[in-house]
Amino acid sequence: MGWPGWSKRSYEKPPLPEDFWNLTAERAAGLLSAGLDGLSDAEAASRARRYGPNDAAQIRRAPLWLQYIARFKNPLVLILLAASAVAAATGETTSFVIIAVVIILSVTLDFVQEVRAENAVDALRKSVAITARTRRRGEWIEIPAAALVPGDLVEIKAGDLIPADGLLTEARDLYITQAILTGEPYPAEKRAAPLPAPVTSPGGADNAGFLGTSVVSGVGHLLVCRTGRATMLGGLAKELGNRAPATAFEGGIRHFGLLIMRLTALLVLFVLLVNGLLGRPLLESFLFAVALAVGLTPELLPMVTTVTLSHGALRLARRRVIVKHLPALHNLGAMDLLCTDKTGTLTEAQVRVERAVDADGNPSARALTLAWINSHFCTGIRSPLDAAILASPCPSKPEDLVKLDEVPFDFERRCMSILAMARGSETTLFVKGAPENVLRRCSAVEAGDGSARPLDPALRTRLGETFDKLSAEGLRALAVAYRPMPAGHRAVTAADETDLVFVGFVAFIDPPKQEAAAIIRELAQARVAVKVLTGDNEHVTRHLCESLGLPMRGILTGEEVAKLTDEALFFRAAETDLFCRLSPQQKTRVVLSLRRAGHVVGFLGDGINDAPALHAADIGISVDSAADVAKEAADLILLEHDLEPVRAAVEEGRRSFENILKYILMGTSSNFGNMFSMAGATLFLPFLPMLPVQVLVNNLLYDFSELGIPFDRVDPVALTRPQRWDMRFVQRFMWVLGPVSSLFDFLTFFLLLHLFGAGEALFQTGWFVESMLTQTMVVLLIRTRGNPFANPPDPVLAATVFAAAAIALALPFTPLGGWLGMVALPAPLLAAIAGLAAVYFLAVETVKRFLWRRLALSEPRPRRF
Ligand SMILES: Nc1ncnc2c1ncn2[C@@H]1O[C@H](COP(=O)(O)OP(=O)(O)OP(=O)(O)O)[C@@H](O)[C@H]1O
Ligand SMILES: [Mg+2]
Repeated sequence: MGWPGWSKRSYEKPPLPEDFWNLTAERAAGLLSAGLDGLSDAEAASRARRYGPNDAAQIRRAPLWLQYIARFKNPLVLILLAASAVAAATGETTSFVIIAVVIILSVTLDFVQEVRAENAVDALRKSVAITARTRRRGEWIEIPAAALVPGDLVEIKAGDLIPADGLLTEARDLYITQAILTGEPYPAEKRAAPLPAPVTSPGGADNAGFLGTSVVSGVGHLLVCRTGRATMLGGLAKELGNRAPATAFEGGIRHFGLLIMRLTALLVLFVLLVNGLLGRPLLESFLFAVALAVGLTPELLPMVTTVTLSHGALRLARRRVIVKHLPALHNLGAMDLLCTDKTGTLTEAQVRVERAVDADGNPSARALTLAWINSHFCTGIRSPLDAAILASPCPSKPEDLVKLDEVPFDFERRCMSILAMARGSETTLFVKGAPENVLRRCSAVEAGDGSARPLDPALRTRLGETFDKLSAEGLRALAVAYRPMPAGHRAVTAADETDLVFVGFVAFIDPPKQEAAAIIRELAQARVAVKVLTGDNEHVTRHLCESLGLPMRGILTGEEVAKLTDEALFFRAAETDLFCRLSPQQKTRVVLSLRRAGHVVGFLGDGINDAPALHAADIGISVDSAADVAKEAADLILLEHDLEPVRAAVEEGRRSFENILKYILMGTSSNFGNMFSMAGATLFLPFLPMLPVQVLVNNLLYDFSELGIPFDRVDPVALTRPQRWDMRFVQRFMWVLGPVSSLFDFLTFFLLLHLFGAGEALFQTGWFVESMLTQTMVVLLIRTRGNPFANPPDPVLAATVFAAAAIALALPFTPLGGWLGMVALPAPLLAAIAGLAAVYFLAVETVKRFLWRRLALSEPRPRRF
């Protein structure tokens, strides 16, 4: 675990007033001692030191040595050190030295593992970090957005997240959504001109862009004025605290930690009380009790969790998936429903124009020309459809057309318009968009000879038929229309998109991705159902699914979703696999509704329109080439837009879950049983069952034996279904296996006392060896749900387990053992311990299988497939 905010070194604030948007860009640049042409590298570096990184959360890590020291802040460790120091003062230096060494060893072990894991994951995360196009030493270069400093000049365009707070020095058709700051859902138009009158809030600052807001359309240049924590969003992040909500698994682990803590407190109090009543030496009893507490604490849990997850993340990186947020792997392991978009996932995303037709379905060069004009002048979000139009030859490229204005595309209107003027001052609005949306705005149709006839109901039906025919062929279609505008008209809004003259359809082909079907079937077998959520229309989507052979049940369109209450949607969504013509908000609604039904929902998408749903899902999955907003909202970034890496990621999530669960089950069963017996033994023994230092060494060795768990193989069966945290199961495991372990401990006690007549040292040594052997070997049993020989452990784990056991066996025969108060064990005793251990293993194995079988039987049936 890091220590966020441990060092609170504060950075300077740029020399600008709070309401910097009331300045002109030139004045702000002057105050920042920067020109309007960017910075030099040296200047940028010195500013980075002065103003800090451009990171709103700014969870800075303390230097390594400080982080290391901070590990000793654990109260148990402190109590232990203090108590042993007191012991040292009274002459028991040995135990103090041993305790100190053991503590340093275990903290170091933990620390090194965790830091290495964290560094590896940080490097991965950086590889998909958001970048900004910045002017440095007079050139435009791409740098990580985190490296921006006040005075930098950055280029922004549709789909970008604004990378810092700043003033616009240039803006063309620039629309920015500032909902994250102002709550206002509609984009604001921004200009590179001083405000007519000063405003107090950033909401009214039409000449400024703010970190975290997103560009809907247009392009611009931004003079960076404030970065990182000094930004508006940085201020909010400070107020809100910047912790991601805990996953169900994290919550479960916390719950588990509390349970253990309560048990520990009880046990410690019990030991203290008994020892006090029996009049034992106070300091030693106290040390023993604290050592017990240390033994019980699952202190490796944070390390095991981090190392397991980062190991999973590294394995995934090899499959070209980057985990941005480690705990998301938990959710991935629990995911039972994947919502995905269509383009790129189910199709090859190689969109090209197949043909352009007029109202009657005859080839139309004019429709393609108009579409080309529209795409050519578009500065907003360029969709693959635009790219396809521009890639196909334009039948008659207009030479002297001048663009006047643009109404950018949005996913509610589903169309976009360009206002342009030809030489003869003839001004036209060129519109293209989803057929239903464009046709609704048309009142006439252009005939082959260029004349317009009114769009009567009969004609409307014909157009509908032409469109249906295209869709039935699996072609996506855009409608193209225009509107003659009065000369002198220079600006347009969405309200001008009316009274249009329909010209034709441009039809696109995007070949289905054949592998997708097989992967969806594999996902279904692994009990992850797939639903398609798209903004495209139902005919094309259904055609696509049919051609892939996907058994999709039910279909809901955005129009239908809009009419459903949340409750109705809750039921309808469960039985629907295809959702078409959804707006971004509707995608979110569907995701939330599915989550409400108890599913752990993943959402895969790459567009600006997918960002809200990516946020709403349990796991947001996006691709490296996606719009910034989508990438930012995602927990997982695919380097290739495909389903196969998602399948691999699901498996990795389940693997991580299983390995962490192993550690927890081991801790709760054998370890807990041991400490429990230890506490019980103080009741009837005339001496301590184990010396405090022995308890600590025992615990250290046990921890060591478990170091290999994060790398361990898991049972194939664990990968076949979603993994959910089940506290009841963990508790049952504990209450059944713990006592089994204690039973054998008490048998050992009996053996030692009555058969071998053991005195204090022999008893403690004998039990040290027995408990170490059983605990470490049980690691090998519990690590699998079935026969441990059928699924052998990872070599690393096998090595750590056998090494720990061997050290425990050898220790009593070494000088170090003598130092720890141990004596050599006679051969018959060793044999007896071995025999007892063998029976114990059989018992644990039987009980373990019984518990897992019970769980499998009691598991709720999956809802689908
Ligand atoms: N550049 C554009 N110009 C005009 N209309 C467009 C443009 N881009 C998209 N549309 C219309 O908006 C609809 C929804 O967009 P799109 O298909 O990209 O949604 P989506 O939900 O991202 O789909 P997918 O699931 O395939 O990723 C399209 O079917 C099309 O009709
Ligand atoms: Mg999309």
